[in-house]
Amino acid sequence: LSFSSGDKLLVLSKPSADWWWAELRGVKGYVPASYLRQDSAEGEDNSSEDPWQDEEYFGSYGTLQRLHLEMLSDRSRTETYRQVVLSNSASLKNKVVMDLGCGTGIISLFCAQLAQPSVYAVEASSMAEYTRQLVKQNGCEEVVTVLQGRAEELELPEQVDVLVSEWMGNCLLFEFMVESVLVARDRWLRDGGVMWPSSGALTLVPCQADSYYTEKMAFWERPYGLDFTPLPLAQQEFFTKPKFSHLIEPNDCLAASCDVICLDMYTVQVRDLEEMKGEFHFCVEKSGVFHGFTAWFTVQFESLEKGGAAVELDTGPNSLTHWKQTLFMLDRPVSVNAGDSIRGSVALHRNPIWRRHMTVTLHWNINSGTDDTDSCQVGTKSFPMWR
Ligand SMILES: C[S@@+](CC[C@H](N)C(=O)[O-])C[C@H]1O[C@@H](n2cnc3c(N)ncnc32)[C@H](O)[C@@H]1O
Repeated sequence: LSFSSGDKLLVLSKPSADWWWAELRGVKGYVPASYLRQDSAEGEDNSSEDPWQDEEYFGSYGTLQRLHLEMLSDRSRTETYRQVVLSNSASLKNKVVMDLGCGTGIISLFCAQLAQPSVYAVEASSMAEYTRQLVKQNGCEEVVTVLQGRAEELELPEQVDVLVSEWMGNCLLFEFMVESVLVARDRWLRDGGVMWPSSGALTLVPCQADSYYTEKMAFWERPYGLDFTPLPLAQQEFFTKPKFSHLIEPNDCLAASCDVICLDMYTVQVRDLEEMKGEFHFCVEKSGVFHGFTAWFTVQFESLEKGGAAVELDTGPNSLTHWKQTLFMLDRPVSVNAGDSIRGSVALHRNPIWRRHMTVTLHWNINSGTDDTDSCQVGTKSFPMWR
């Protein structure tokens, strides 16, 4: 594994005293042990840290202040779930539903209000206490049973017909709540039961990000009449991690977007989440500056009725959800022309230690469609999200 002085490697195993197996930005390989020093900040103490960081994670969902307010204020997201319940209200009657990670209980309350199934609302954070009150306050306690605990560890008195959850994170998988959903599916969904969402896709597009690039880079060109252009350092600092909450303008897309990873919620297994790979081929539609790739996701909710229309939640450029989009900046912008092609691959490597984190690795080839020299530029970059 090649690495540079100052890199932080994750040592996965120590098969011999001299050579260790390690990972850097999603790439694994052997490293000479004598070249490494244990990071004191990440030292011994970390081995006792919870790889799921549940205290911090469920702590943040235990208050209304930020996350629940942000999620409930996201009307596109919340109305989509309402629409899923509403459009299936006739078939949902008398069904048994699990709302995994119910938070304030909003999806369970939609079920009670619109369809009257029997709902187990499962929530691991201390929000569950408040949710119980909300259920009571809305007169739904006959229909909704709130259970506090991690879904993986809870016992239910029966199998469920529908497993509904809002588990999606940035780039679909970040935070990996999906693992809890898959474990619950295998334990509690009856044969022939329905998953909501039923499928999902991660989508990519090559894009311009002029104002972000200028904001982070142009400043260094000539502040106070001095030359401050250590571009590699600036790029390293500003563009090593993806930018969350990016809002891409449809005009910044250089090509039609492409679904790179698809998830079937009935068949995907927890082990599949360790590494998910996809490929892309974009035909550049207009000349411009290729600054990076923007990613977002969509999920689909199939109908309970045969042949019924599915409902979709789209977090792409034409939507306005709290996820917005995620921007992956190249180290150096590349000029591209209409007719060029950008081919490549994307891989999502789940962090083997920190189970809610992953690294996104992009490889790309840019082939000029017009140039007689038939030039080809190749690039690769890995982005930790966040560890
Ligand atoms: C993205 S929020 C969605 C909350 C709510 N369903 C909504 O749509 O507003 C995810 C919720 O799932 C809970 N959660 C995550 N993993 C869980 C698990 N394994 N068991 C139970 N609850 C979980 C979190 O505490 C959080 O409240």
